[in-house]
Amino acid sequence: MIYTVTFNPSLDYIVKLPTLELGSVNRTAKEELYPGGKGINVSIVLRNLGVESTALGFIAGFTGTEIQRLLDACGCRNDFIQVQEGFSRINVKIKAEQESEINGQGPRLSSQNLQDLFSKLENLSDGDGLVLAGSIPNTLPADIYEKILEHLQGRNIHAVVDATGELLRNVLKYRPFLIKPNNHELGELFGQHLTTDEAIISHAQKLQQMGARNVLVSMAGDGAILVDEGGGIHKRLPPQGHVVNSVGAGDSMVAGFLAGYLSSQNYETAFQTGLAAGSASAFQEWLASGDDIRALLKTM
Ligand SMILES: Nc1ncnc2c1ncn2[C@@H]1O[C@H](COP(=O)(O)OP(=O)(O)O)[C@@H](O)[C@H]1O
Ligand SMILES: O=P(O)(O)OC[C@H]1O[C@](O)(COP(=O)(O)O)[C@@H](O)[C@@H]1O
Repeated sequence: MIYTVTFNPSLDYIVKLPTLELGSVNRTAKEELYPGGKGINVSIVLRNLGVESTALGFIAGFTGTEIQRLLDACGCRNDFIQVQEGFSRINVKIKAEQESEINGQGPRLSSQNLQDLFSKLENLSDGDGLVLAGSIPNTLPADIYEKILEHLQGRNIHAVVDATGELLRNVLKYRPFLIKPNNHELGELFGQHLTTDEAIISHAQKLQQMGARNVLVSMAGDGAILVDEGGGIHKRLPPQGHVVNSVGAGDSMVAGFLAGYLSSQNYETAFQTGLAAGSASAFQEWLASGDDIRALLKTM
């Protein structure tokens, strides 16, 4: 079984308008509401690709209830911890001349809430996958992902971490199966701006030396590079298409990679499925269906 953990789930409120005028009343041309948060997105795309997972994390208030209802409606198994105070955040994604995002803070988690999560993680056993994805509420310490992997050490859990900065750096010593920084996040880890494939590959290899097994570097419209644990280097441009909404493209890529690897145990297949899933979601209003992803994969 694959478990995803989203510390800070969201309702993603996507508003479209031709132009955004700061300081004025703006009216939308179209709006949509989706369940969001990186682990949740991974769970939804895994489900779309026929791979079962359980979405774990924390929800609160009326927005939390709606996140759970939307996940249930799309057949996505979940086992969230209910936080008693506050409400799950609403992340606003503005699609005007440019794409802008306002991501909320989310509810404050108590030490009891964290203990409840660790209790749920006791269910993980040999060979299970654990996806830790997204930011954590700013009231939590930056070593929380590290604490989780430390707790699970020795159980042969395949960990996937999609996070940035210290949150990511701190987990490398636990030998995560996969990490997926984008090219900017990879550069930020080293205080550099990486502009060539060679620089991206050599810095991805540095993360392997620090412990990561497979490093998948996404590069939005420029595709992705995978440095696999056998030393293989995979690089591809994305398939052709028209970008509609790139929110969730990175999460879709993680799900596609996992689904591709589970079905083939082959890193090139995993890489291609990840790339197709990322782009298929970027070419849709929301996250891609299994059919969208398979159709795009055939064009590659
Ligand atoms: N503009 C785009 N055109 C085609 N594919 C895209 C585009 N943006 C994202 N993707 C696909 O989604 C993947 C992840 O996107 P990226 O923006 O790098 O992730 P993140 O959201 O984590 O920063 C890319 O590697 C690519 O396959
Ligand atoms: O946890 P964070 O970093 O605030 O990000 C949350 C946001 O990221 C998303 O999961 C999308 O992530 P990606 O575009 O990186 O795939 C949204 O659904 C959500 O609003």
